[in-house]
Amino acid sequence: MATIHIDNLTKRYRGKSTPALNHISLEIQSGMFGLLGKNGAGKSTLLKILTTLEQPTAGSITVNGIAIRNKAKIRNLIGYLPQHFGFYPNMKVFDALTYLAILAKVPPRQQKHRINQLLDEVNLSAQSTAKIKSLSGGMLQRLGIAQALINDPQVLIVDEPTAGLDPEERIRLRNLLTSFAQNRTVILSTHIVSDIAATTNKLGILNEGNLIFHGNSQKLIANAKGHLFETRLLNDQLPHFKLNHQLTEQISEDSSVKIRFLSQNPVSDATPVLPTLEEVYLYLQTVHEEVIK
Ligand SMILES: Nc1ncnc2c1ncn2[C@@H]1O[C@H](COP(=O)(O)OP(=O)(O)OP(=O)(O)O)[C@@H](O)[C@H]1O
Repeated sequence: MATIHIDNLTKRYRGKSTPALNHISLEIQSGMFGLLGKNGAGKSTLLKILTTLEQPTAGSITVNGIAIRNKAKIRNLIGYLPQHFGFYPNMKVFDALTYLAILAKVPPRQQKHRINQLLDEVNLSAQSTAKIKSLSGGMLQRLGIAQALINDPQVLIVDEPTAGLDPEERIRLRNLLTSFAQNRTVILSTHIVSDIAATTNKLGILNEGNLIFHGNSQKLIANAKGHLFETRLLNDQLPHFKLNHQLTEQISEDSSVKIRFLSQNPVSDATPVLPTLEEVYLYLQTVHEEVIK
């Protein structure tokens, strides 16, 4: 089981005035860890540094005590499915994995067994001789996970794996990741809150390069308790209300509308309600963006 220590990590890209990562400190234990943040939050940058594809500007990361500057050792410990991953479209599934197994230095005598085992695990055995260009989006992502696991790494890192998938494939992929997290450390990076809610209780939230939350979902929900309200307005009251409040839900019912909204202070004629994970996520981002304005 792998433990990842991230200590005071900063990344500045050349020509950018704000850092992509700003003094991030985090410990990730075995099991599934969700890394949540909107586009541009710094998720991919953190994952690229972890997988040794980018260099940090300052700070350090260790995986099981090994510093990430030891690239070869770290790459043996980590399997990675990047956000944009391409296979040769005319290659067959089994042949593509064989090619990657050779690159990953899987011993020749173990390659066939390893690939068949992985295809079985990601439910692609029936596609073994299919050409990659014939696979669906969900199948391609499962193949991406198989390639990331080719040398049986202790850590699996997946960057936005459910983007563009239909609900059935999204759920299938999430369940697959959960099963791989039983005996590994899995980092799932996403901007989709339900991906995290359905797979793990341990998460970190990045916003504009800052880690604005780290802990479990109970602690996260406690953060926004007392800041989420529900009420009903007449349709013509809504535009004015929207000028001063951030709505998280809006359901039209004839001449009125039922709304849920965020507020720092209690609001008369509105009932406090328990926030969902998605609403807390919005709340934390709003608070953080107010602070740095
Ligand atoms: N190679 C690069 N050169 C310059 N700036 C970069 C580079 N890669 C990322 N950035 C910038 O760093 C910030 C963080 O980007 P990053 O891709 O890590 O975010 P993200 O949370 O993964 O978002 P997305 O899901 O959109 O990729 C953004 O402002 C982005 O424009």
